[in-house]
Amino acid sequence: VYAAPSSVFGVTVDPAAAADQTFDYIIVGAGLTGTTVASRLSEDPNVSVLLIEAGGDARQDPRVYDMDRAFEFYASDLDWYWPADQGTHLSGGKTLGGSSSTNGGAYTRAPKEQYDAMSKLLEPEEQSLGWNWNGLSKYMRKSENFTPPNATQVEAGADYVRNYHGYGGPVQVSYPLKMFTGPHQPAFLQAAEEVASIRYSKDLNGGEPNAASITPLTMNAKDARRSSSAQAYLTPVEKTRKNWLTVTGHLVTKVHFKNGKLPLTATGVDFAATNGTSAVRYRAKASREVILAAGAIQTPALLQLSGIGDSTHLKSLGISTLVDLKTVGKNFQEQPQNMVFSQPSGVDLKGTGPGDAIAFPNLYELFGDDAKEAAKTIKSSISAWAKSQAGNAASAKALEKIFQLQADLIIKSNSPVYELFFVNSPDLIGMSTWQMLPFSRGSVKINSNDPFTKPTINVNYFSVDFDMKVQVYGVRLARKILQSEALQALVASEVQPGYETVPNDAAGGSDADWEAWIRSGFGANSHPLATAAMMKRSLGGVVDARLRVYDTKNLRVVDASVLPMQQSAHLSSTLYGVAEKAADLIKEDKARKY
Ligand SMILES: Cc1cc2nc3c(=O)[nH]c(=O)nc-3n(C[C@H](O)[C@H](O)[C@H](O)COP(=O)(O)OP(=O)(O)OC[C@H]3O[C@@H](n4cnc5c(N)ncnc54)[C@H](O)[C@@H]3O)c2cc1C
Repeated sequence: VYAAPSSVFGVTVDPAAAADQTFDYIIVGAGLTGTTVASRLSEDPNVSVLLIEAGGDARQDPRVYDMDRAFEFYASDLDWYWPADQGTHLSGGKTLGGSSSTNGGAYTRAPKEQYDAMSKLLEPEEQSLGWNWNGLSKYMRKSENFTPPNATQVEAGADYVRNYHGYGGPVQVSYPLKMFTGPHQPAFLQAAEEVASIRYSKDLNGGEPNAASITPLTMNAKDARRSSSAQAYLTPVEKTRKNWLTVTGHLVTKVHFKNGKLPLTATGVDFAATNGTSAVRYRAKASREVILAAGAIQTPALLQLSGIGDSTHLKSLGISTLVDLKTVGKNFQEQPQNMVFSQPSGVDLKGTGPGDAIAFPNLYELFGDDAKEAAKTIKSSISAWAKSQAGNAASAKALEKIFQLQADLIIKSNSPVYELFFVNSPDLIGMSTWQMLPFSRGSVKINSNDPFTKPTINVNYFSVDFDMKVQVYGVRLARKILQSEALQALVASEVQPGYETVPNDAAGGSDADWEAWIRSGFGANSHPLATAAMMKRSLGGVVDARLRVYDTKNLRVVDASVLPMQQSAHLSSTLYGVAEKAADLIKEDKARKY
């Protein structure tokens, strides 16, 4: 087993540091989850960990640490910027820390019932493993170091519930130092209540986020710098943890296995310079496990490149199938996003942000008088929708079960179905908005056996027509909020879409006009997941409840791919919880097996 010479730990771009070496664990992708798992596993000085990251180390790049500049990441050298269907692109951080180094930083958790639903998709004997609110909220708090709002931030509307938060973890969670202290954010919360009866909540992190609130962000309370997974879990131990090596600038191109016999034993990975200027492939060996944390797009691609996927698809690309696991890359879910905004009236914002006011309406609040009809549509359409999306799932029958659970969350548990994220600047006042729980299912498929070629992404947006209805009611609600009494003094005329594009009538605009506008300009919300879902195999799962890929002994997935369904939340808090829990499962299995 690898004994790291003192010169090769920490972070390096030199492939020679890892080539032909053996590590206990090899982790693919130093994003949110991969860095977390690497850090926890390497707490044991007797194990060695290799973490390989396609992107570079941009921790000192102001586009990364300065959260006011986060928008500069889009389509830049830090962005994977995968082309997707209907003219959209998906963004994801291609840098140390992955998307936690480039995201918006909003820190929220999903409803308790959505975590509990994860267990319902597992085999009966797996349901005691703690994939539920009680089990995961403990780990979400383990990763968190919350700083309560100071007096100025309280004055500006920030509040919290003490026991919702963790205080000893590595991820810094706090409110912006230059938080907007003008009247805008409180007025938005008031408007959400006035227009759609969305109640105010002190704190969205207690498992009941169907509310409007001011939320904290993953940023450092002292200097307002971003707290990415890299800054939280790697930077503090980088110079002392001699059993953890991180190689940046290198793409893992393939996972290797011992022989063709099932269950497969992963023995290591091939990797190559990400910039593709060299054909040289390096190999590193794993004596215990290979852990994929390359995110919801690249993880299924890497599985397919390594021979785990749908045999018909793999054969068409000349790849021999090792595990005929047809749902790798399927069950894919992403949320469509639209922005509605007006010209501000010029009242001083008193701050530069980042903004942190959010409203999460449930079905009844979003649809108002039409809610009964909307609930009826969902109930009576589940079977037809499952049939229409079956090509992107294990089967219509499997998807019907998943949709039933999703419908119950929406109709019975009041899970938020839409997000309105208040956006504020000297030039605009409005909302970035997206639906949270689409029924449309898509896929991620490699289209070449060249690992440098981006996979084909088909989100299949709005392929269930009800998803369009939700989006229409969502953007219309955003307009109504901008027209509310509470915001009147702060808002001038609507800019996007504008009354010429979507004429304003008594209803706030017709469905047809809104739909035409949505289709002309929606984008991806950057919350892709479920492409290697943790579910029982009969439902289309790719990993079991210990996050092991089916028919393998020691290949796990720990990233957004494993979440089986969308969440009514921003994903980072949940994913830190998933990664923390995964690390404990891996440690447990080590104690048991080796
Ligand atoms: C633009 C944007 C805004 C967001 N805003 C928020 C927000 O405000 N709040 C919130 O909670 N969440 C937000 N999210 C979501 C959250 O950041 C992601 O869900 C989360 O980071 C996903 O974690 P992950 O570990 O699955 O993937 P990532 O964090 O994306 O990490 C995957 C890593 O793997 C690397 N990689 C991929 N393929 C390979 C390979 N073959 N070899 C080596 N390395 C590889 C990638 O470069 C990347 O570093 C946002 C995401 C984006 C993209």
